[in-house]
Amino acid sequence: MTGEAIVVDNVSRVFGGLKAVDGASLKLARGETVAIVGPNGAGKSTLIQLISGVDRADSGTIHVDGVRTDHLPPDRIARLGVGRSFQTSRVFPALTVWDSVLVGVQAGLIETRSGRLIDPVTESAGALLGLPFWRRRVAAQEAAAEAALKLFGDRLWPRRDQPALGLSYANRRRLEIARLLAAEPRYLLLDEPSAGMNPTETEELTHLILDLRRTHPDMGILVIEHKLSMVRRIADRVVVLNQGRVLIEDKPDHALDHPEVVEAYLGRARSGANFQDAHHG
Ligand SMILES: Nc1ncnc2c1ncn2[C@@H]1O[C@H](COP(=O)(O)OP(=O)(O)OP(=O)(O)O)[C@@H](O)[C@H]1O
Repeated sequence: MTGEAIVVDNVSRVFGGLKAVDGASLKLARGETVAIVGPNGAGKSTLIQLISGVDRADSGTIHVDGVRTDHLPPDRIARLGVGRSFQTSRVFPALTVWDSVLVGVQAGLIETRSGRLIDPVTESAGALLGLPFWRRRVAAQEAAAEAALKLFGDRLWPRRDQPALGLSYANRRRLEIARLLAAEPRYLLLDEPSAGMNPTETEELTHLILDLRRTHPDMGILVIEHKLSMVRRIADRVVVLNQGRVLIEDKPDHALDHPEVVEAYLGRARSGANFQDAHHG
């Protein structure tokens, strides 16, 4: 289980009698974009909860860059370079757009590359006395925050002094991604980033992810997405989950056009379950 990747091996999570994730395995290497698709209730979000440490697997193992993480708390996994967004956008409403992203940058700097925590005494002294190392760090943090906000064109940067609470829904979702990117994650886990976005906003998000693939070639992106037309454009590989199991894992067109996958979605449609706009993809 070594190498630069997130490796999920034979992981299960049971809620009561329900196997939400049932022996699922997948790999996300740095530099690749993998989409997880599947009907509602397939276990997609649970899988991201397990990878990010918000929830614990009942069995199986998860490694991040060779470090076993399935027993680690979420903050420790975040410090290994795993940034994740939630299905419903989570921004700090009392902070401005700018401060929200600075928080993200600082989250990324809590642990040094060597894995050592920054000494709080040295840190406080640097801040109080305005020491050069501290001023250099602040300048670097501000540059990272500016770069993250400017990834979204004129959507966030001109609004940097506004409270995050006042942003439109789509902008709040963008801000959440900007905050994650500001921490310079090695892996970005996005849980339905286009949920609630209209077609124009979804198109912008698609371009953003395609841009990220160019600007962050070493970052691995794992995205849960119901909009299959977007999945076809952004993903190198697609993992189809159904009832907690990996039904198929393949290149987007092969995976999404596979008869069993079409059936998994259409079966839900016939039974009247809401599978959002996956069938429009
Ligand atoms: N904390 C929990 N307690 C009990 N059951 C849960 C919990 N979290 C998820 N589940 C159940 O586990 C199953 C998988 O849920 P999950 O949210 O992972 O599916 P999903 O594929 O992300 O669905 P959606 O596309 O609707 O978001 C569902 O039946 C869900 O009701």
